[in-house]
Amino acid sequence: MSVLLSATGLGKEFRGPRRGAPTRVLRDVTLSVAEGEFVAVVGPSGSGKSTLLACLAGLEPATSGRVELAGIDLSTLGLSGLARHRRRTVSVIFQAYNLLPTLTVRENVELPARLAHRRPDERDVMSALDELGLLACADRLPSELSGGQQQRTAIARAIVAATPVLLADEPTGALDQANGRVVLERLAATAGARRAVLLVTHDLDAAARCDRVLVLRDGRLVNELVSPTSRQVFDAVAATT
Ligand SMILES: Nc1ncnc2c1ncn2[C@@H]1O[C@H](COP(=O)(O)OP(=O)(O)OP(=O)(O)O)[C@@H](O)[C@H]1O
Repeated sequence: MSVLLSATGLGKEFRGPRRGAPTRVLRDVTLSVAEGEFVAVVGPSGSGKSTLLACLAGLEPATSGRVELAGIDLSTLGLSGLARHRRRTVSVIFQAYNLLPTLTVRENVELPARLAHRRPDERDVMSALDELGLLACADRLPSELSGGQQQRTAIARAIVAATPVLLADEPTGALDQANGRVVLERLAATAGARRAVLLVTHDLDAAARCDRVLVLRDGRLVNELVSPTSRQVFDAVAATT
């Protein structure tokens, strides 16, 4: 199966506003996600999960090493080339949802297709809204939604965008158990449709639904579990603290 997303020796440092040592957040991270795979990244708070996701999405440049998205080394692209490549290849479900406040739920979900100059597929849009329990709020603005509804709108948008790679930061964070289950099933189905799905999560049951779980500690990948149980994920995370 073809690899859709990879990092090789990825390092990331942030420079503070003043002089002094930079903060090293990621160290020598090497991973790959093939089409059809559903992969989780877990680890303690501050271990670098969101930063890893931002580097994999091309939103943060790597300080060292390489990220390849759909076969292209992101460091070889200029700003506009990177924006174009990202639009075609990756959708991100952000922790903060990043919905456009002046667009309705339906318009937010249709936005990636419109930005790519495609007509949104109405059947896909409606079926995603239906499955995620959003039909009744399709014409509402994000400010008129609960946190969980906003999160599900962001998930519907990423699913409908149908890019080869989908990255999700805590996609079940604001959801109750039933909605969380629906979202995980939808993400698993998305991977099943030969896309690559990588999620960052503190939800160990969600991680246990994935094909593989990568464990991050202090910016390094320290463990990899294949089809683990929730207990195995719990033990692997506990071993990092
Ligand atoms: N833009 C930035 N500038 C400086 N430091 C940053 C920046 N972004 C993240 N960091 C630092 O990098 C470290 C890792 O942060 P990150 O958000 O990636 O961790 P995380 O594992 O996702 O945490 P959580 O589970 O709490 O969301 C933290 O110490 C954080 O303060």
